[in-house]
Amino acid sequence: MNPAQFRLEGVSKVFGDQAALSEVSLDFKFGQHTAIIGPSGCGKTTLLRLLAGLDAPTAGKVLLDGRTLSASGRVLVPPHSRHIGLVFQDLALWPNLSALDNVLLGLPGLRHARSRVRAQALDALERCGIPDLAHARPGRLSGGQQQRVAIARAIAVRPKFLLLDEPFAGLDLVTKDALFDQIAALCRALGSTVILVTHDPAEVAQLCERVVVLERGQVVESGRLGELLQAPQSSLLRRFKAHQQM
Ligand SMILES: Nc1ncnc2c1ncn2[C@@H]1O[C@H](COP(=O)(O)OP(=O)(O)OP(=O)(O)O)[C@@H](O)[C@H]1O
Repeated sequence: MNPAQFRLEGVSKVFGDQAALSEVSLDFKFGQHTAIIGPSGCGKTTLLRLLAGLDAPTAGKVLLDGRTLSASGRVLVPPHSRHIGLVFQDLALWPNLSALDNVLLGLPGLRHARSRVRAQALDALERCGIPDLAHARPGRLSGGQQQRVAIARAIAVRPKFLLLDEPFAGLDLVTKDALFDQIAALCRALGSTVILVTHDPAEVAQLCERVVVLERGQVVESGRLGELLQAPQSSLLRRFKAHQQM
């Protein structure tokens, strides 16, 4: 067994009569940034929520390093015990707390000395390039700065896996590029591995070595983007390839 590896084994997730994921089996290896792409409603966010432990699979198992985290309807290991950091499109920052306090919320403070936890949070803000905004509330920050606070909160725990769900939707291209570069540098420095959800194959090449394409809750292809584009199976990659050739 490889060290630090997320695994989905025959995972299905059903909401009412809607199958969001159907018998998905996938590995996410430590050290290999992976993007999950696919059309709207294909199950990308559902997959990330199952990895995070925010939801349990209806059937199948989620494992980390061979340990069962969730199985058939039950979350056995909660999100804060999974060595993950999370940044979702809805950044979920608390508007009435400062940037620093938002980052502190992501740290398991009770297990450490207060000053050490604070230093860790300040270090995360510094690494994200916003140490001077520690005492600002989210409402006074730009979209890009809020994104940096959310990233600081996610990396403050020095996660093995950083789970990103369309974290830069709505930002201009320049800010988006800068944030992708910053995440790549942070992951190198902290030894974290990204699992990125996006609609956009163009974002994959910026950060990820591997791509998994979902359609209607199933994996239709996975591998390196450049290799998949040589003979794309999914309509998304076929359209992307045609667009690139225009
Ligand atoms: N909590 C829920 N209750 C009911 N149905 C849900 C729930 N979450 C997801 N679904 C359904 O599951 C399917 C997959 O949703 P999911 O959000 O995972 O797709 P997605 O690929 O992330 O979409 P998008 O790119 O638009 O964010 C959709 O049909 C969605 O309506």
